[in-house]
Amino acid sequence: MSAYHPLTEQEAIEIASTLDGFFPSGANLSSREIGDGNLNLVFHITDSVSGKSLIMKQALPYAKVVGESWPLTLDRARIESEKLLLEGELAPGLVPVVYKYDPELYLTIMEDLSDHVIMRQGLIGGTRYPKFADDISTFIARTLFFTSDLGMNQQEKKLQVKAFINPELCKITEDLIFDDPYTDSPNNSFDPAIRDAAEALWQNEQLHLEVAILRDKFLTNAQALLHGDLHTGSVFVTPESTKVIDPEFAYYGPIGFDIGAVIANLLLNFAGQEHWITDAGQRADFRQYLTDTVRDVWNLFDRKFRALWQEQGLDRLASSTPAFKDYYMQRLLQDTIGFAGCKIVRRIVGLSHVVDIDRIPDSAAKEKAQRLALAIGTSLILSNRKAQSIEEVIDIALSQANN
Ligand SMILES: Nc1ncnc2c1ncn2[C@@H]1O[C@H](COP(=O)(O)OP(=O)(O)O)[C@@H](O)[C@H]1O
Ligand SMILES: CSC[C@H]1O[C@H](OP(=O)(O)O)[C@H](O)[C@@H]1O
Repeated sequence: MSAYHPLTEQEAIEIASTLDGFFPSGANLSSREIGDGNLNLVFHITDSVSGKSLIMKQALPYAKVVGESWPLTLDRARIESEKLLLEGELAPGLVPVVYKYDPELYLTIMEDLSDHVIMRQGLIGGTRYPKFADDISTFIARTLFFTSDLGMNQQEKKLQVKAFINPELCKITEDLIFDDPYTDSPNNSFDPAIRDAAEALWQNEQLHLEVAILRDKFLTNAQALLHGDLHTGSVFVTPESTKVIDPEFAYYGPIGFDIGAVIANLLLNFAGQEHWITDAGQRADFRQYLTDTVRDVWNLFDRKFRALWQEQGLDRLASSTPAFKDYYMQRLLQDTIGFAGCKIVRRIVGLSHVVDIDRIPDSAAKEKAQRLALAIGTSLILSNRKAQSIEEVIDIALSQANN
């Protein structure tokens, strides 16, 4: 019989106390379930004697945000723990340390990052993170390059594709990001005040063409092992440190999907600043910080990925053909822009939103922020296949904000 069951706070303490050598004898453990995400239980275990602490994340057999009517594979916990371990090897210091994975309880025991803050919350508070662009570009360049056909043995890659087949979590993305927002789906959720803008998405055939092309890439382009859900709620930060969490959506997909997620969530915060910073001058300054970060993330990624390719590329023809490298990087930029647009649109009209915008208490400011986000998102989608430079993303964000 399976040992799996959702843990209580008390059971989490009992399991934590058996973790070899972690808590000293005489520890006085307490446990609190702190999960604020859409899917899983997260227990924070602390020892009041030594001050040591850890995190236990357990998958539920359904999507917590909806309830038991939406069953969801527990295998996502295996994928998350294996991906965290791999990320720890490829991008040391940029993910939490995994202490243990329990395959029967679908439970990952990991480093407590409570001395960091979730980046989305920090940005809402107007905090700047000077190391973020450098760290996240290292994370994406290294995790994506070394799992792609450019940077790993191509036979081993095929086996890794198999180990990270993640159909149920991919289906969530395929539906919530690449389908529902573009039709009158019962999964959608949006403010009645922007119904006209939602309906415009349902009727825009040019937009549907671009989203269908991007969806096709998500479905078929096994370019590298993605994080799969790299939004600012999946990044813990301090001004000096960056740690990426929550890779349960990992699978082999198009590289631009991860980079686009980062950029989309910076721009969602850009739109939300309609409310969070009331002084117009300070808001413009913070928006410039956000667009500078978008530019830095792409440019640093581009430089680091090309350097890895130059120094450690394994595919002979691809590595020795400069025009192919330029073609490949241009395609990544265009994919990044298209996926960023899709990830913005889904957070305004789809099932799952972001607090940068949803928590705006003033309804007029919220509507303005939602319309701005939709205008930026749709422009990015419509322009993705023509884009030549990351500057076009910044021009779109600034010109829509000044409209
Ligand atoms: N390693 C960690 N250290 C501290 N807090 C964490 C850690 N991992 C998760 N959390 C907390 O739990 C919340 C939900 O975690 P997350 O992995 O995003 O869950 P979900 O997969 O359900 O979205 C995070 O927003 C954060 O507050
Ligand atoms: C029904 S899952 C919706 C949404 O939740 C995931 O985010 P998170 O795990 O960070 O809460 C993912 O973005 C899914 O699209």
